[in-house]
Amino acid sequence: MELSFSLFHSSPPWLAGITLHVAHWQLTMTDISPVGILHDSLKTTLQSNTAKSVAVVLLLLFAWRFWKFTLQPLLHPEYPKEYPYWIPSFFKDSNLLIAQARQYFAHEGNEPFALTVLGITFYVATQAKHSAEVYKNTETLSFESFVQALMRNNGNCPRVIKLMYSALPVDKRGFPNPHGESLGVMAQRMHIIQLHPNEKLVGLQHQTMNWIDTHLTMDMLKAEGSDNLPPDAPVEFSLYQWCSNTFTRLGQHIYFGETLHNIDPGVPDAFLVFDELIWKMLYQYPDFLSRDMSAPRARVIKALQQYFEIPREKRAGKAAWLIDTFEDEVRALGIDNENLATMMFHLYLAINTNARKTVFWVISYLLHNPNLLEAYRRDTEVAFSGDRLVDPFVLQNPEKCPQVDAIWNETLRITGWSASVRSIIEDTVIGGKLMRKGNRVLVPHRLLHFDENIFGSNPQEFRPERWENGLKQNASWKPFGGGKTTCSGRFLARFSATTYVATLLRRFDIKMVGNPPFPQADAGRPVLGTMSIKDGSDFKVQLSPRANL
Ligand code: HEM
Repeated sequence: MELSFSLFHSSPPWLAGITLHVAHWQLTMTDISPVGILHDSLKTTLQSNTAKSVAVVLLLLFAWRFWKFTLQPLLHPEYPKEYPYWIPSFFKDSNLLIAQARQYFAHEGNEPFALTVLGITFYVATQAKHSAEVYKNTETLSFESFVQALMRNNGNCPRVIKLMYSALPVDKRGFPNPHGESLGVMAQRMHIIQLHPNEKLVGLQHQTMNWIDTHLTMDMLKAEGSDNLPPDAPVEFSLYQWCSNTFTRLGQHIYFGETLHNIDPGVPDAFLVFDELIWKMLYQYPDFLSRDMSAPRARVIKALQQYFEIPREKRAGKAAWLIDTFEDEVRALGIDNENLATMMFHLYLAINTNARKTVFWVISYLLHNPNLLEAYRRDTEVAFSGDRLVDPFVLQNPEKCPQVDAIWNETLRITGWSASVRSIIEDTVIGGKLMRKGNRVLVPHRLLHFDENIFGSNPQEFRPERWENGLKQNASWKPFGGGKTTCSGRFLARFSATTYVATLLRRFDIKMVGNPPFPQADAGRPVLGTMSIKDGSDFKVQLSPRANL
């Protein structure tokens, strides 16, 4: 028993499942033996031996469980209590598991607790004040090691990962490094320079606005959608697919210009196939079980590699400042194009994975609440002259456009899945509990966002009215994570989404085809931000131009 559990501890998650299947197969093998061949007494002996083995296994299991979940917590109250389990199983629905564990420990006053999932121990911080302790601690809790694991998983070689996280001289050339940080850490500062409100962000916002202006026209939509339509016929799209495709192309355009599209026009589609299977990457599935995820990922990385093989002056369109600056720094370290492309893949992922899904959810909520849709339209009128968006920045102002603000927040609250993860590099006390080095600590934002004491009654209901009372200042509101890894793209994400939805509603009448139910979110599948939809939940919408603008 001990042996098999310590095996799980050092194995990747998928192995635990396979080991269990093998164990199950061994236990049931006698059932499928050709009965006629066995002599009766031999059969009886085998059956009695099997019964004894099962009894011993059960006894050991009971003893182990009693020791681990009853005796050990009594002997060591300084550690977070662990949510009991019989057999480690696949993380079928991680949100549900965390919510069940929290319920189980409710009488303990919401102290941090521990969960062992597929051999990895996570400590879960469920109170806002404990999550603040996690975010503040940059000494013994590390985000970098989580990123390094992702880099390894996606194909960066160990030498390059080490190089990326080795301190660089303060007087090096290129991007300033006054604190002697590594390039991996400096990259966070680069994101902030590119994406926090300043002139570099305004540059991206203008590009975003122009792209939306030219792409959200009837002619362009007809070219993308169904062929051979008469000029005044409405166009139809599957909404999830359409938002995903549009936003990935937009993200690619503003960060990489047109070069990636020229290299391989199928990159956005390949990315989307990967992104819907990203849970296989997060669970570290081996290649033979995850080719459907790794093959499209390889296609995107290959196109990125070809991008970096082209001399900069020959690339079509303008890349974002961040792309060129990061490329220069990586080259200065002597890192090759293949490793550079793999690192850029993480950036491609960060730009595209959440914005596309959040826009889909905003539009879905509006379509299913026609009064809200009209309120959104009225709120955003102020930004338009005819069908032209003349002041996109007014849409970002909660005082001028309170409905836009409330609907954005409520959508993020309900459809956000993500959790902040930190690796524990030294034993650490959080919420008065000792967390052991080598494990991970998790802040599940979704749990915080469903706290009735903060967000009001029926937190599972979509009610933008709940945002009337200054909720945004609350420490439990973490749609973009927290601490030094807080999402730097949050301003651009909101800008792109509101510009897009406002322009769409201004220029088109949009309605659902038929009477589809509200799409189901796939809360069980882990993602890095906003939830995907369950298979078969996408629905069609019809667009026709609005008259009298
Ligand atoms: C609605 C859309 C988005 C949501 C919900 C979202 C959410 C998140 C979350 C939860 C994190 C992790 C924070 C943590 O671990 O504490 C994150 C990180 C990040 N996001 Fe976003 N994001 C969105 C859009 C974007 C966009 C459009 C970009 C880029 C243009 C972006 C760039 C990043 C980057 C670079 C990081 C890593 C931060 C760092 O380590 O420096 N995100 N995002």
